Amino acid sequence: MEVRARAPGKIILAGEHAVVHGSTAVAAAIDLYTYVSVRFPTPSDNDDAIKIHLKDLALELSWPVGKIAEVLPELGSNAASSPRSSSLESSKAIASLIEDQNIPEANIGITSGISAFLWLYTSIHGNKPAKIVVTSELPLGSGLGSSAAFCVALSAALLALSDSGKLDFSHQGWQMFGDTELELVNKWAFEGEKIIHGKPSGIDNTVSTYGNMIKFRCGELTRIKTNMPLKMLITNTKVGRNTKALVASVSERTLRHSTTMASVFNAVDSISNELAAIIQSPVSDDLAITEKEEKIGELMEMNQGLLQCMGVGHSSIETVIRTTVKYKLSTKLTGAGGGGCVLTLLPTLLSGTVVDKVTAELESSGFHCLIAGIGGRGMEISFSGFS
Ligand SMILES: Nc1ncnc2c1ncn2[C@@H]1O[C@H](COP(=O)(O)OP(=O)(O)O)[C@@H](O)[C@H]1O
Ligand SMILES: C[C@@](O)(CCOP(=O)(O)O)CC(=O)O
Ligand SMILES: [Mg+2]
Repeated sequence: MEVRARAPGKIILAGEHAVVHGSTAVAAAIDLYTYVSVRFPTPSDNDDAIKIHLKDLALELSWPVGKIAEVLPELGSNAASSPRSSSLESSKAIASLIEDQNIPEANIGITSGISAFLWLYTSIHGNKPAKIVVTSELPLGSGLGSSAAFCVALSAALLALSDSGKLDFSHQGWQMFGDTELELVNKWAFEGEKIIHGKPSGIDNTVSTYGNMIKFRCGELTRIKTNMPLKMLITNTKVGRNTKALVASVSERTLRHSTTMASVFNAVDSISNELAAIIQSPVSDDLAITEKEEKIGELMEMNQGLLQCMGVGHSSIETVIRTTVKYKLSTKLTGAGGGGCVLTLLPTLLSGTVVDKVTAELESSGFHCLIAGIGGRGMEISFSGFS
């Protein structure tokens, strides 16, 4: 049997980092996806290994099922319906399984993703042989939630092949899970994110699972309904960074300056709530849209200032801000910061010529610009098209 799942990346419009400390954040799915295919070999394939092929990185890893059973203490088939965290013992065993693979130094960042894979796979399917293929349209480690999209797509594909997946196998094309299954996917993906991020808020896996635009606080999501056309230019500074390290650095600053940081997080909470209220309020005409866009731009700038206070800025982000401000456009980082991707609000009445000019100027600084669809579909599953 074989299945393919896809899960979207995301942008955070307001509230990254502060959301880890209990503030509200606003996020939206984008139409760039990570795809995960899972196939169990037939007995005639005579294949006794768990294999993962990361196509974009041209990396193929393989573990004999006997080796997995030997080192992993918590092999859990029939555990699919109760997501759990990796124990210290399992984490050590997984680290030893990865060490044996001699991953090239250039791809060493992928280790946490592979750890998450081994935890999710073995928790849901034990040491059953399988071939997993992963591709992604998302840049990895750039703030667009590739880690969550990977964990969500992986969890979805694995659960679809477990007893917990109550799906129509004859359905052609992409189909959605029901609410109970979506909740389970989200919980497993959160366990994967914990392995990659250390202390995730859960916003990335939640928006990747459910799609749309959401307000998120302390594990609770509220769907944002809007008829406002929001357009963002996403600039990838191509400066590599690591969410786990940045989240940890904000927590350290919070320990050093707890009262002050509480005020910063409080201010971010207000920004996110105001932003969500503006986006949700009905739009009547162009004038109303322009007024709203001005307010959203201002809130983005305020949020950027507070992210700076948290210590997650970067000179490349400053360069994007300096460039876009010349065109009177508002910009903030998205995701963990420290480089990565930056959002610039493109007002509805902004001419295409200005968009072209600002894009050309940003790209001449070595950045990569893109405009993605915002607020689209969450994770989906398909039983055709396995390659
Ligand atoms: N397609 C993928 N295959 C394997 N691992 C992945 C994949 N996408 C993301 N990851 C893991 O997630 C890490 C990046 O996550 P993170 O630092 O949170 O940045 P972001 O989520 O913004 O892309 C990668 O270094 C890797 O460990
Ligand atoms: C910084 C944070 O708010 C978002 C991280 O997003 P990303 O991994 O940089 O795409 C962390 C989190 O909410 O778990
Ligand atoms: Mg991430």
